[in-house]
Amino acid sequence: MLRIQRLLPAPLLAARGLATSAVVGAYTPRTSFGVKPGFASHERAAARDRPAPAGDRPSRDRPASTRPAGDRSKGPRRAPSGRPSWAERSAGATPKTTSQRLAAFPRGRGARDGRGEDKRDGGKPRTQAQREKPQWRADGRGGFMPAKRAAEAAAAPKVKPEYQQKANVELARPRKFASFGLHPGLLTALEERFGAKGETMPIQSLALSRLIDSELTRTNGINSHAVRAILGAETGSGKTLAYLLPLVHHLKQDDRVPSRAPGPVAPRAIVLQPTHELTRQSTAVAKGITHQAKLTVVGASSPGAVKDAGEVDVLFATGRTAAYLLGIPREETDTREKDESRDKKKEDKEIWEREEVEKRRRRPENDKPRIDLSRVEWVVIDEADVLLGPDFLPETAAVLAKLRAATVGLNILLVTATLPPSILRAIETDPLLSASEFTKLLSPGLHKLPKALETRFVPWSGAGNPLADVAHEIKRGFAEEAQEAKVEAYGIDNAPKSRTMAVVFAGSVSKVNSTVAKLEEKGIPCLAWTGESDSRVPGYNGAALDSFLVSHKRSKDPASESPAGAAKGAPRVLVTTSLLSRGLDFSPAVTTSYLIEPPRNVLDFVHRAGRTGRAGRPGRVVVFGMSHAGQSKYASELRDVLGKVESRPAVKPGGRSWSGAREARSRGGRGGQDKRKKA
Ligand SMILES: Nc1ncnc2c1ncn2[C@@H]1O[C@H](COP(=O)(O)OP(=O)(O)OP(=O)(O)O)[C@@H](O)[C@H]1O
Repeated sequence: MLRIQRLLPAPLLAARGLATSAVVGAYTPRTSFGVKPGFASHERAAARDRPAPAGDRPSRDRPASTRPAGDRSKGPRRAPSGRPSWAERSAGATPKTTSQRLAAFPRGRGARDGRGEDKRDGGKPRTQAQREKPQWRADGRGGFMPAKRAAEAAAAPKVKPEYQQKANVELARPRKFASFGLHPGLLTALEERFGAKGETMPIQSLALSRLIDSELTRTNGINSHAVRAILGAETGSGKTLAYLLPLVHHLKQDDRVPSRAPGPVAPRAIVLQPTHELTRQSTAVAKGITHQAKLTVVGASSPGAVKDAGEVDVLFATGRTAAYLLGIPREETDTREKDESRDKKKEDKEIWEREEVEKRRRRPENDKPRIDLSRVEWVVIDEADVLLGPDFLPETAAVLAKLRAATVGLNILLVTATLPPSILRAIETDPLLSASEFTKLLSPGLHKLPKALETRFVPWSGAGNPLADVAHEIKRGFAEEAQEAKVEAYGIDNAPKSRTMAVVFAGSVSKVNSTVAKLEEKGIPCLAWTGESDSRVPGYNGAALDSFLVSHKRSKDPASESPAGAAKGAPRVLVTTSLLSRGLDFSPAVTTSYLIEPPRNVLDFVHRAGRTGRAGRPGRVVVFGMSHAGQSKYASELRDVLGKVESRPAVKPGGRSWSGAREARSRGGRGGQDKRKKA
């Protein structure tokens, strides 16, 4: 074991959840010379009679000899001093009482079964001290839990960690919202939003059937042991309501009228998200469904919204904002600055936080907005693949540590479009997340692009500035869509002309700026949106960005969600970075995502591509300069997430249109790409 400990660096041991105590406890501890750290029998007898040195004298509730009189069973005795043994000390989680030590390191040959259980007498207390004190069992994670709770946990029906595909499909069947026993206020709001015929989307069926009134919520008990679940489904599949509906339903079950007294914002549920833009949009969705249920929802996308907000039901905040409100110094959470490019640094700067820092310099410390975690019952980590990924983990972990210190029995939901190893690692290693097992509620489409999304890989033409290719491609895309709209509206007088929109994703702020310059030079008005944009101000998006997003404002007619298209003269193209790729619900009028630089990894690819083709609507993603069959470092993962793929000929002004290429294929031709190869 010593050798294992030496070979594996401590962080790795921790990362693997390989708690040293659990491993050490499974073996009879030996010194490095292979000698058991016990006493020879004559030494034992002498040691029993000898008074322990003053510093080592056992305390009143820690008897010197833990073996009852007359017990002649074999096996190493404990040191009479009552001090923790070498194995206990090296285990980190040092048992404090004799009974804890006995539970972790039972005596006698055959006593250990690898989990610290004493098999000889079924783990029954054998001494008076043991009988009077709570019994402890190793919890398998390097710590201890009361034996009674361990027995209850063992007896409780086990929740299947992951559904079989077949069961999943059945549970994920779309159903009426009313069939899940949701709070009546929620049902009214859902009917207003989706109409009387509205039905759940698959991940919502899965979440509602498992999180409203089920084995999971009953046996684990909302208020006894926490509900822990991962909701995983592809982008645009309705995950926002999948977590919000169970959350609001449970908050209403135990309805508490919040005090109106001003004070630090004190939420019952916190939803952590990666960006302010997403926070604003999700706050609007939550307000839209809770106006009947009468819950207080606030979004911390501006300091004014949370200042002296007092008791609220749901708080939406970015991880960084939550860290700021909790008074965690920026330096503790910001590891990015060291590793990443200047552009990335700039992109990630949160404007209102900077302004806050400025303001704080000018006003007393206790005047800044603060957060009170004592009422928190639920935590949702939305976009968990991003927030628990390397870029955001420091601030997320810092917030989770504060939550762990301030609350007991938290219900935790992780919501994600992909399930990368970083999430599983965080679940194993984070002290709060690793405290109990997560039930995985995963849709079969997890880690795949939405089915309705068409993917096209377009090589550069190689002629001149590549951004000219992008401009050409965008114009051609718009022209084609206008043509299709015309055909659809054929015969209808004054049919509205479709003014579809597009979003272009670049890898850096400077690339965004150069792209906008080139597109505008080519006659395509654009909106640039990065962390550095002047238009990105605290508290609101502004009309220009809002025109690209689904509006969740309640006053709006649901019909307004139909793809109205861009207003005349308004920009039809949004050029941005990953900032707007995470979770934002883009308007159905945004039909195409252009990826003009290879995303850093497959996770970024999925998030950027997933801004179109949402909620089952058709959409397109056009990827420049890379191929699904290529040698990129994540090519094989990419092939996994892609559905149908169409390769395109190099972009040539005046070349054949996409539909032309499609027609050629349907006539039996093989498309421009292959013809090029033949040539
Ligand atoms: N039951 C439903 N019926 C019809 N539309 C729905 C339903 N539930 C959600 N939607 C719509 O689906 C769209 C996508 O939902 P949402 O933004 O929650 O997706 P998501 O899975 O969170 O996406 P992402 O992974 O990008 O964050 C929204 O416009 C939402 O209004």
